[in-house]
Parts: sequence; structure tokens; C-alpha cells
Amino acid sequence: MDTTAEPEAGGEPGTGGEPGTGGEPEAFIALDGVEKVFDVRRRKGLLRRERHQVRAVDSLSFTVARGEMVGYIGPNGAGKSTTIKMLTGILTPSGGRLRVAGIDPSRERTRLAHRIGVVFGQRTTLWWDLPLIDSYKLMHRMYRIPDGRYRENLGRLVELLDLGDMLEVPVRQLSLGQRMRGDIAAALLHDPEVLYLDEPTIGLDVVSKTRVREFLRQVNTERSTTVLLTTHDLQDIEQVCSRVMVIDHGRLVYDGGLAGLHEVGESERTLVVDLERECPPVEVPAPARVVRVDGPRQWVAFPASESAAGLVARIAERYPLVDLSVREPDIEAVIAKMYAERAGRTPTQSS
Ligand SMILES: Nc1ncnc2c1ncn2[C@@H]1O[C@H](COP(=O)(O)OP(=O)(O)OP(=O)(O)O)[C@@H](O)[C@H]1O
Repeated sequence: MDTTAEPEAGGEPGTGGEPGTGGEPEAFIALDGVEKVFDVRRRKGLLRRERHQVRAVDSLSFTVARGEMVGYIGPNGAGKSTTIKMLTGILTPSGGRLRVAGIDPSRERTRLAHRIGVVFGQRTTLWWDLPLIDSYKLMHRMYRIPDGRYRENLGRLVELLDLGDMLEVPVRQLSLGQRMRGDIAAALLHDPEVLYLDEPTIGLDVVSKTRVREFLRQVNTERSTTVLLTTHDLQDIEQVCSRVMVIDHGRLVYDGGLAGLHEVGESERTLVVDLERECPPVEVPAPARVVRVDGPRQWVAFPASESAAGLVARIAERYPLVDLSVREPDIEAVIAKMYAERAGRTPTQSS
């Protein structure tokens, strides 16, 4: 796979943002040639161990303006978590320059902690055996949130995330969706300026996913919170982010709008139609086409950058339509097509 490719010129990368006080840079998050190399020891035979290096992040440069909502996606092992860990100060870059709100995260991790919120979908930051409210009380003290602000923020988050009935329940008894809402509230109690979310909708049902996405949009509108969202669910990006960055093998390979990503990857969505009875393949205008027929159900692939509305109207007009749904492409498929497309355009380029 070609890892030497430059980022696609998609939408405008975030370079603006309001200059803050105290000499803050214009870009709220700024990475310049950031690298992270891990030294790994591998067992070779019974006694011998071999050292080798894993370049998890490689010459990564981007900026995010205050108030932007950016999707950060890529295949497994691409370097997303490593980037987030460097942005929070958990990991120190091996090279390059990284700043969040003008702060070097690994040098001033505690100072930065007051300005950022982090949600890991697969792990909780809440105290497992304590009622939810006790975790919030502990965070109130840990972050030294002024009493008035704590009460105001807690009241607002309880209302917006509908946490009222859960506050006295031990965290281990909460459902995944409830726990996730509890975690998101915990990350926002201290009014962070930036929120890092790592797979915040993983394992949630459709209703809970919608609720989380709506909430994120609302927080961004009300507080201009900058959001960096890592996910494998393209709908998270579609419904929350105006910009998406794709990372692969530690390098930025795309930075722009989601529609542009679909165009670059030539990805397709699938319209699944249920007809009243078995019919011959429905006639649809190219490039849409029927890719599968199973009794009265048919699958119609169409470019992800186009709306399904015209296609639906056409099928409904001519066929006995009973039900329909639209399936999104997954991120791995979009990225795989993006590479295939890139390889096709530049056949002489080698990695
Ligand atoms: N502590 C570590 N020591 C050694 N190698 C590591 C370490 N952390 C990550 N890596 C390696 O760095 C690369 C990037 O990992 P990272 O977890 O950042 O990927 P990711 O994009 O978050 O993947 P996923 O979607 O699977 O979570 C992988 O090859 C991984 O094995």
C-alpha cells in the first residue's frame, strides 16, 4: 500500500479560529511533523530477543481551529489512538512539534487536563462500583471546579443527556448507552475547550447513537467546543463533523469534507428495497445498478456522494414498494477504494 502519498486537497483545512488571550496561536490544535516511534522487543527463538521499531505516527501535520468538529478516521493500527494519546499528553512525540491551546501536552499535562475532555468508548473513566453522581462529585474536587459552575454544568448535562434516573445507580449496573452518556457528561463537567472522543458510539443502539450525536452538535453550537472524533461509523462523521481527516500508516492521506472523501474513494451506498412481490431487477439510471436480488428484496448500489431521494422516487413510481433502507459504506471499504483509485491514477508511484 502506498504510504508516501500526500493528503488529498479536499475542503479547507482548519487554520482559522479566534486568537485567544495570552498569545495563544490561531490554530487551537497544531501538529507539525509529529512522529511517534515505539521500540518493540520481539522474541526470536528461546533466548534471543530482537529489537525493532514501529513508526505509529509519521510526519503528521495538521491544524484544527477553535470550534471545529473534525472526524479522525483510518483503518485498524493507523495511528489514531497514538495521536489522541499525544494530544492529551499521555505519550510524548518522538519528533516534531505539537501544541494544544498553546500548551505542549506532554510537558504540561496537568495544566492541559483542565482544558480538555476525553471519552474512550471502550473504557470508562467513571468509578465502576460507585453511583454515577459520586464519580461527578470526585471530578468536582479533582478538577477544582468552582461550586456554582459545577452545579450549573451538572444540571445542564443531566437534562441534556437525560441522566436523572441514573445518578444514584452504580456505574456497573448501567447499560452501555447509559454509561456512555455518563462518560460524556464526566468529560464535559469542567467545561473543556476541546473534546476528544474515541469511538463514542461503539456498541450503541440506533436511538442512543442519535442522542449522542445530537448532543455533540448542541454542545458545539452552545459552547464552541472543539471536537476531534475517532470512529469506525461513517454516520457519526456524517451527522457530526464538517471535516474529516483520514490517517493510514501514521500519515495523513486525506483532509477535507466527507462528500469529497466519497468522491475520492468512489464509494457506494446501497438502497435495499422490499417489493410487494418478486420482480425482475428494477430499472434504475446508471451508475446506480441492482447488485443482488433475493425474492421480493433487491439491493441497488449507487454513488455515496449522491442523494437516495431521486432513486427512491423513481422506484416507488414504477414498482410496488413496501419498505426500504439505505446502507452506508464502511470506512475500511472507502479507504480501500481510495487507495485503489490513487494507484490507478498514478501507476508509476511506488511505496
Ligand atoms: N505502546 C505501544 N508499543 C508498541 N507499539 C504500539 C504501541 N501503541 C501502538 N502501537 C502500534 O502503533 C501502531 C498504531 O497503533 P494505534 O493504536 O495508534 O492505531 P489505531 O489507528 O488507534 O488503531 P485501532 O483503530 O485498531 O484502535 C500499531 O501498529 C500499533 O501496534
